[in-house]
Amino acid sequence: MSFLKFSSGRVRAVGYAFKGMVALIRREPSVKVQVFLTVLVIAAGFYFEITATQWMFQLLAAGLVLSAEGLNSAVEAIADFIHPDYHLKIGHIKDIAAGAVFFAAIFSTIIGLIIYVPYILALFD
Ligand SMILES: Nc1ncnc2c1ncn2[C@@H]1O[C@H](COP(=O)(O)OP(=O)(O)OP(=O)(O)O)[C@@H](O)[C@H]1O
Repeated sequence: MSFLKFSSGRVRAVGYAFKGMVALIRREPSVKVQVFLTVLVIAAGFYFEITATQWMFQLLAAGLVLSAEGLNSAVEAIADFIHPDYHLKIGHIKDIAAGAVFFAAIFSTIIGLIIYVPYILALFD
């Protein structure tokens, strides 16, 4: 395969991925909520002037939750497509996919608390 063909294939793949990211933000309510929360903590980061290390942890946590939420939406879409009717297995599959998001959300919340509780307490000093 020529380098040009390989490169154009990769560029096209990035285009599809970007299309998927836009679709997630526009169509998935849970992703919309996470995007809103991400914007909120970014604003908080600027307001409290958090450190570079804190920015890295915050952005990593936000990216992890958004990514997990997106994959959860994909699992839900596959489940609904292959079996639109009620089925215990489908319920279990959706529950564990949502559980994966919950893991990311719990640890991201803890990171958020570690970063912001000291700044918030300092406001009352
Ligand atoms: N086809 C099904 N068969 C059995 N249980 C289902 C089925 N669809 C949904 N459920 C149950 O309902 C829960 C919610 O499913 P749903 O597809 O509505 O996801 P959701 O959490 O509302 O999605 P979102 O993350 O977009 O808010 C699942 O976790 C599962 O327990």
